Amino acid sequence: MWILSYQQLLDVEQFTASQQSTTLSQLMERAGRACFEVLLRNIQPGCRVHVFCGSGNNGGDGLVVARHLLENEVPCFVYLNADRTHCSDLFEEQLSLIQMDFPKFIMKWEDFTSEITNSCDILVDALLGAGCTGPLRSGLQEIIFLMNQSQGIKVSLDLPSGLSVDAHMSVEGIFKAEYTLVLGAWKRNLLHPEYAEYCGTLIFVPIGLEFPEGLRSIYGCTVDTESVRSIYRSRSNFSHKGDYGKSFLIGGSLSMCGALLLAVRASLRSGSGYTYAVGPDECRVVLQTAAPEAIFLDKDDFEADQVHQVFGIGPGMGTGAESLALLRHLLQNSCFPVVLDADALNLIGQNRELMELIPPMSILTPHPKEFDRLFGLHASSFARLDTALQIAKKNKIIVVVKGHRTQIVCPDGNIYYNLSGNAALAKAGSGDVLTGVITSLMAQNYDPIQAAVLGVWIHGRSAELVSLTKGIESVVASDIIEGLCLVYSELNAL
Ligand SMILES: NC(=O)C1=CN([C@@H]2O[C@H](COP(=O)(O)OP(=O)(O)OC[C@H]3O[C@@H](n4cnc5c(N)ncnc54)[C@H](OP(=O)(O)O)[C@@H]3O)[C@@H](O)[C@H]2O)[C@@H](O)CC1
Ligand SMILES: Nc1ncnc2c1ncn2[C@@H]1O[C@H](COP(=O)(O)OP(=O)(O)O)[C@@H](O)[C@H]1O
Ligand SMILES: [K+]
Repeated sequence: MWILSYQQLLDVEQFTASQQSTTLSQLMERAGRACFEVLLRNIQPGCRVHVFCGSGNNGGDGLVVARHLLENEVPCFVYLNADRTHCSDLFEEQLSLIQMDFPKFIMKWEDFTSEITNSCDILVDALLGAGCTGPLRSGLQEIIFLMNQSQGIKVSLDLPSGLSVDAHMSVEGIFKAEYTLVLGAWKRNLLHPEYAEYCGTLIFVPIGLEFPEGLRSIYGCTVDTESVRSIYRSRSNFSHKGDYGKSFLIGGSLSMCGALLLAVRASLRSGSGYTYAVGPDECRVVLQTAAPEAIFLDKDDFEADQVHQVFGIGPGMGTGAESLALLRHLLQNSCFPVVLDADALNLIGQNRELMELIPPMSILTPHPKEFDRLFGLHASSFARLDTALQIAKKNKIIVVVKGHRTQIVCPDGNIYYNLSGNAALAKAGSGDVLTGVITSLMAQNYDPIQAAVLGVWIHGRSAELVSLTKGIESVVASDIIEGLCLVYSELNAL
């Protein structure tokens, strides 16, 4: 799904209304109703809900939520700005509806005192949404300050108030949500770590928006089940191992056989017809014992003509002279795009001329530290993304900027934000697994962008599924490999 600018959100809203022969007012009703349903499913009987409304359409959504809560006899109080000189028409319309039936529940922001903050069970923040421009004004700082003091559960509609859709901004004074109900379309600032602590858990609430054909966004798009379904190819029963390619994982060293092993085992579980482990002789016994399905090749016996294969290189490889020579040889001679991770990236960071040897459409998978080692220190995830975009375009490569919302940055300028995955992956070895998955998909002839997008999504989804039974803290990289079976079962059932 495209990640939209504010203007695009307004256009999509209009487009949806005209396509569905509906009105913007009905769209607001739909949005508010959908949020009410999420709330109702999650609140305990008797909970007191306080809804804080601004004067724009975000406030209008808040009024719809409040009206439905009151109609369902959930104790609810609505707070509004006393100054109503700048209200949107849709807000006015919603206000007259709720005032008609529930006038005694409507209050002014000033009525929300510190005594009341202590008695709130749930606070719904509908002060500002996508229309937020610049630093907080119009008395919003004071009310948000009080709201942030409350012990109640804090839920924002669409965005935490004070956070813009896409502009860089100071986070001073903005609402600190524990949950954000994202209405109908993703907004870029919700997906970056800088604002994560203000957005809390993101819950996407579909409201049936329709996107015009040909719509594009400079911010890119999200990877979700639908996009994955369009990439994934199921297997024919008449197929054989020769149909699914050979994946070569290169790495390992005396103290880090495990990194190569993880990549190899991940490749074995990701579908390539053959998986080869290429490492130093010291890794032979470990590899052959722990991954008997893989074929071990001593890196010293690795033939020059074997460059006609799909390689994932780097996990546990070390950055010594031999590794550098092997990497240089592969980059110079490889006929296909390669997957570069870990020490391969560190070697390129130390020997910048190697950048120019990387075959087109190769995939680099740096975590933020590796990224900065390669391309210099960056002050923010936004700055990193800008650099990734420039490099991807200039060198015609794919940069997978790893993190909670991993971004897959492509030579055509498109950016894919992955939405799967959780903190179970915040453990050494997770990246090696990703390298194995992506290399295996490339060996199966997925084009490199598809392999990167699908691989990153599968990897994250595996973490989500195994965490259900193992608990986030206990999951180790080997569990992520085992979890691939669950993900492929899901994909086969789609
Ligand atoms: N798009 C869709 O598909 C759908 C969108 N929907 C909903 O619409 C929401 C967007 O509504 P929106 O456009 O009315 O903007 P909104 O966030 O209410 O803010 C505007 C008001 O805030 C004010 N204001 C601005 N910045 C400020 C600041 N820093 N500090 C203080 N005040 C500030 C601004 O004042 P002004 O700039 O005029 O002085 C104006 O009064 C969206 O988030 C979603 O909830 C759904 O209903 C249906 C589908
Ligand atoms: N909190 C998180 N949420 C989602 N994914 C995460 C999180 N932390 C780490 N990951 C993912 O786990 C992997 C870690 O890679 P990396 O740091 O290279 O691990 P290693 O080098 O130890 O194998 C990346 O794919 C990253 O996106
Ligand atoms: K809000």
